[in-house]
Amino acid sequence: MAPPAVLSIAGSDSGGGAGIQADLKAFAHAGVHGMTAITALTAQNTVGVTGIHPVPPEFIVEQVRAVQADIGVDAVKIGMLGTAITVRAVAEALELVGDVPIVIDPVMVSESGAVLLDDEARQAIVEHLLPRATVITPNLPEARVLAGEGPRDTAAWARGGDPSDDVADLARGLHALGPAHVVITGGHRDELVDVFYDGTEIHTLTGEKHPDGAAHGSGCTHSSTLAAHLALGATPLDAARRAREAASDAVKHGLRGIGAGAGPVDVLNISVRGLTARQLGATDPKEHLSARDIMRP
Ligand SMILES: Nc1ncnc2c1ncn2[C@@H]1O[C@H](COP(=O)(O)OP(=O)(O)OP(=O)(O)O)[C@@H](O)[C@H]1O
Ligand SMILES: Cc1ncc(COP(=O)(O)O)c(N)n1
Repeated sequence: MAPPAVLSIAGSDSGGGAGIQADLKAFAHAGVHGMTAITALTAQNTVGVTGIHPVPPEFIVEQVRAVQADIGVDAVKIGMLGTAITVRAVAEALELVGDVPIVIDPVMVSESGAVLLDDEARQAIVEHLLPRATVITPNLPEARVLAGEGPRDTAAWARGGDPSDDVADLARGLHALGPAHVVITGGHRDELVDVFYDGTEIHTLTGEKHPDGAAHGSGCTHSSTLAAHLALGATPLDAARRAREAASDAVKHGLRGIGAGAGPVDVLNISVRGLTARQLGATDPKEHLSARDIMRP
């Protein structure tokens, strides 16, 4: 039987850390077939974004039409959008995919600090996309902006300036904008808690906080894994739990040696598979070990 097919509508990161490149890895890790409709090309590495080239709106729709016509779409993840024109094109493209789960990661700023969404686009997301979302996955600063609270001092949040009931209120406020479920991700806080709200109950999804020196792509990995598990039939809460676990593991194995900035997350654990036997302390240094060998007790 064929696995579910999941579509990422997002930007390309030439450095391979975030965007569609991270999404395809997360889809493969979750066991679904990944497809892409690229919204923008970014010239990007771990230290910055040097250029953004938006894809013409009609070509965004054409990419979605092509995959829908032949392969079909079981769930959609939406990432970097950039401009209001792109947001409107994506809203039009969603008409083609029918009634499937839609996960929106409202990407605003890259890990390296580049702005990836303009002000008009922010408003367009609230108007055209949030009401159609099955789950939205903003981080805390993005959640504040979508709720119209304006940016606050992220350093203050990281110091623990946000009591969890404050985040719960924020989740309720975002739910009122139309998405069926809200996950506010916790990567930007000292206490690592993702807050999930389904319109009735708040759930806090906790886990160990790993050093985040290589967390570029954690949000993309999270939202893509969430979309994949919805396509596989999980409930939104279970999919959010699995997404947190996969993103957390990907941060834990983050590729610190790649680039001078925040390294890419590693959801496929290639960092472990790429190590030689000697690096792993095996007796026969010629032997390369697979991840399965390493994990065998
Ligand atoms: N240091 C960490 N340790 C463990 N899990 C983490 C860490 N940082 C982020 N995560 C997890 O990764 C997922 C994405 O969270 P985060 O808040 O980093 O998203 P984001 O800010 O949108 O990511 P990005 O900066 O890639 O856009 C969440 O499930 C979060 O709990
Ligand atoms: C194309 C694209 N999409 C999303 C992100 C956000 O990811 P991060 O915040 O980890 O840089 C990015 N940097 N580039």
